[in-house]
Amino acid sequence: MKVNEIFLSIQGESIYAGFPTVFVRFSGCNLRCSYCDTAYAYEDGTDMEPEEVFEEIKKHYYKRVCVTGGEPLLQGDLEKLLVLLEDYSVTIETNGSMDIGLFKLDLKHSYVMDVKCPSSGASKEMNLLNFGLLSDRDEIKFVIGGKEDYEWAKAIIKEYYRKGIITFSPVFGKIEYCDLVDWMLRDKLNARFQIQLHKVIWGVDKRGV
Ligand SMILES: C[S@@+](CC[C@H](N)C(=O)[O-])C[C@H]1O[C@@H](n2cnc3c(N)ncnc32)[C@H](O)[C@@H]1O
Ligand SMILES: Nc1nc2[nH]cc(C(=O)O)c2c(=O)[nH]1
Ligand code: SF4
Ligand SMILES: [Mg+2]
Repeated sequence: MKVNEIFLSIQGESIYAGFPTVFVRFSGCNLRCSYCDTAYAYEDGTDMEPEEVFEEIKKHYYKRVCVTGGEPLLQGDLEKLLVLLEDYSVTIETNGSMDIGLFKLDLKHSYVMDVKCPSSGASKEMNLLNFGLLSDRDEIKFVIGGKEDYEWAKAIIKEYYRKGIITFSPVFGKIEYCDLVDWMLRDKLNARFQIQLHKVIWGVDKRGV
């Protein structure tokens, strides 16, 4: 597995925002989203065995893990790591272009699956069959850069949504948060609004948080 960084922080996204969490960030991504805040993980990383990653995770007290990247589903040995993490609550941040049906997740593990909107430049890469594979505990995230993205996301939900928690998150700093909230309430969406908590706490450029 190619690992970019492993660190302890608080979860800044998802329904677990605020909980202390160990992050495993893998290297390499098949997409190049216009707004990506993690371009430093496209190439740089260290080769590690799943057992070695597990040893690093165990150095931290907490039993919540967020597997991210880059794109974690590109890592061939991810399933081995998830088996080692059977006693942990694990969220897997994935970009929506991969087949999430490749392996069955333990009940304590869940996906946070992006559906990339037009302003990302990657919306045509989405594997929309994934909507049929998500469970109630998974999350579907639309990162919104403007009104066009928002309207596109609503249309996708109308056509493909079956299960899971829907979240709308602004591209950080790109749109007025109150505008997105207004649109969501006006349209009576049953969806969460979130901002990236770690950027509020530590700023946009700090790594390892
Ligand atoms: C860096 S990605 C890694 C996981 C996977 N590649 C993906 O895109 O879901 C983790 C999350 O950060 C989000 N993200 C990246 N850059 C962002 C930005 N500038 N503003 C808001 N969210 C951002 C992505 O949309 C994704 O939900
Ligand atoms: N604190 C913190 N929370 C996060 N949740 C998802 C992250 C990610 O980059 O996938 C992330 C991150 O980079 N930092
Ligand atoms: S899929 Fe995730 S890691 Fe890859 S470019 Fe997009 S936001 Fe960045
Ligand atoms: Mg991040």
